[in-house]
Amino acid sequence: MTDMTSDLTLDHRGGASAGDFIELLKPRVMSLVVFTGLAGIVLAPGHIHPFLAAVAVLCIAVGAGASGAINMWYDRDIDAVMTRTAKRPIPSGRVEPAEALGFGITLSVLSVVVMGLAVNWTAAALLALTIGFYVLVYTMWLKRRTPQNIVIGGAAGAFPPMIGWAAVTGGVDLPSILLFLLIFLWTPPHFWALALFRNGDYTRAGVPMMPVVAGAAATKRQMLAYTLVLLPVAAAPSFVGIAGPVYLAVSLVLGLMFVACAVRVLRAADDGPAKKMFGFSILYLFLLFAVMMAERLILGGWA
Ligand code: HEM
Ligand SMILES: CC(C)=CCC/C(C)=C/CC/C(C)=C/COP(=O)(O)OP(=O)(O)O
Repeated sequence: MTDMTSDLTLDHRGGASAGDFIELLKPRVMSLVVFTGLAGIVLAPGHIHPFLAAVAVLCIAVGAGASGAINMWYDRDIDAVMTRTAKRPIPSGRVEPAEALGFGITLSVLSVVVMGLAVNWTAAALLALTIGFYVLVYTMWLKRRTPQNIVIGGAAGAFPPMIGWAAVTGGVDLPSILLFLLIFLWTPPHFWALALFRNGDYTRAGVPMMPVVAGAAATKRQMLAYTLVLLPVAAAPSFVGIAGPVYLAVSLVLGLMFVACAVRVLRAADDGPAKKMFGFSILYLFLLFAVMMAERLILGGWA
């Protein structure tokens, strides 16, 4: 009996840790998602109590992480065969699938309800829509069916600034739609850069990502097209009252660098430029939102 108890204790120690549950929340990806949500709060006109702003950011973080956990529950079969994801908590057996699903659903509901009760129900509805879009539309419906999966499903990742904006204003306005559009157009070059050098993973898992279905050359041409369309859209915040001249200059310089990345990827025969472009895509989006917020906070409103 004593032996059994100690065995159970050992089993438990070898099982799920708090770190495994944190890993289910995809913290690295979601940190930038939350940052864009914070930007929505900072850029929106009007006032929100700093405590409520913090609650709104926390709800976006918890909701984003929760949807990541449900995604890991649903994708556990393909995650197990992809090198990049095989060591995740579910495929490696550290977390039971049902535990991850329960964890994800509980935190999703909690984040939406707290957002609604403490902040407002427009922000809560947008948060629920975002979670639903990532889990139902992207993960369950499109990801395994069409190479346009991340174009359409990518809308999920573009909603957070609108959620932040709605937390302050209670509504949806043109500037917040523009921030949505910026991330929406950024997502294909961001993700396809990774998909190009992880093509083996997606092919093995049978996921119809663009490079798997259309080939590398066609994917690279589309990436270039998206970076070119992104250039004026990323500059537009300076013309709708949420950013100023510093942001305009920065967005044009970074945008041209993003286009240059895409051109290098188009011409390359190896994976090097695609890896660089993936890294730059993250820096690009972080800097755009950081400069937008900094200019707003330091120099004041534009509207
Ligand atoms: C449907 C849209 C998107 C797809 C399919 C996608 C896909 C991916 C994938 C597969 C990775 C590698 C993750 C890993 O190795 O664990 C990644 C990394 C990353 N993504 Fe995205 N992404 C999307 C949207 C976004 C959005 C909207 C943001 C932020 C606003 C974002 C920020 C990041 C960051 C920061 C990383 C790097 C994480 C790290 O350093 O490990 N992604 N993305
Ligand atoms: C507020 C809120 C709910 C935000 C959600 C934001 C969101 C939808 C982010 C999507 C980014 C993401 C982790 C994509 C990964 O694709 P994948 O799942 O195919 O990648 P994987 O292969 O790494 O699992």
